[in-house]
Amino acid sequence: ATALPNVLVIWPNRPSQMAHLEATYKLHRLDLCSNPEEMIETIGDSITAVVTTGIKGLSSDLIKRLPNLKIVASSGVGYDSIDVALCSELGIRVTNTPDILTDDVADIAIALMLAQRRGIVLGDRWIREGCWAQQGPMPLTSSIRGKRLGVVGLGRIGKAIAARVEPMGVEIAYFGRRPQADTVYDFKPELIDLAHWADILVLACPGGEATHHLINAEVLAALGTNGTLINVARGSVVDQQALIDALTTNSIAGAGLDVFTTEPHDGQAFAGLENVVLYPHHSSGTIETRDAMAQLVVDNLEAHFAGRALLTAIN
Ligand SMILES: O=C(O)C(=O)[C@@H](O)[C@H](O)[C@H](O)CO
Repeated sequence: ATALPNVLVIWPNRPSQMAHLEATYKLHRLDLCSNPEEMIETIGDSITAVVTTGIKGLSSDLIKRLPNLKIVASSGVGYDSIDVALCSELGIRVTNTPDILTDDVADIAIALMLAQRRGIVLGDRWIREGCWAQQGPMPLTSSIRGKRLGVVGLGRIGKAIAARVEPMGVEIAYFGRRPQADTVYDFKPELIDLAHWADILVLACPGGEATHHLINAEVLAALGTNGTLINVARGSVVDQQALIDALTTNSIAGAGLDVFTTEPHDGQAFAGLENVVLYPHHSSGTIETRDAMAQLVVDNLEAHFAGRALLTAIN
């Protein structure tokens, strides 16, 4: 019998897909082993495929220690944590899981926007802590209707967010690398102009060098004291200390965050702030979507080993 391909698992897939992978390949679980160094030393040469996620990624160092690697199948749409340039150089294919998580991520962007601007978390606490009985109604919040939403990165997720707020009577404009032909929304070539114009600035752009600290103190100042920042992109897109300063000094009204600079610890940095709603990088975290993402990882691996075209290749 031909030997099963050796697959390195950096982070496991969903249970039923893992069962399929275990039955189909020789899995090496880096996530379960006590001495990763030793494991890579021992089996690195035999590895032809890697299973990982958009969060765990695959470092350049590790890629260099897998000389026979041919494919990296990642669960996630973002791939800023994978050195795709090095993979392309070495002829290693990389796949991600676009589209299937778009709706869930867009839903969380809307949920964070509503939670922050309509005081959902405060309202919940207002009742639990007896404030309603003791102090009466909670403070008034601000309507979404008639506000302006600035989208940074009008890709699949950015468009899904815009489509959700349009029926809420919100005006939409966007910033990105270039204006897009297939949209009616106004393109703002300068991010600072979009921040000035917007009441709500939502980040839906990729992570990585090109967008590192795109949102800095200047952009936050332009967003202003009535402005809200929503981040469902990557923590790296925001200068986090500048954001903490802006929230602490109320130079912006608030924020809704699903992603942080260093996860999972950085969320704590916001714990003492009332004007921010926090979510633990879980916008695609539904059973339906994670199962679909896991299945696409399985399908891409299967296509690779069968010599068929990959379903969702990045390179
Ligand atoms: O898709 C992305 O880019 C994400 O950030 C998330 O969906 C993670 O990949 C997912 O959380 C990994 O399990």
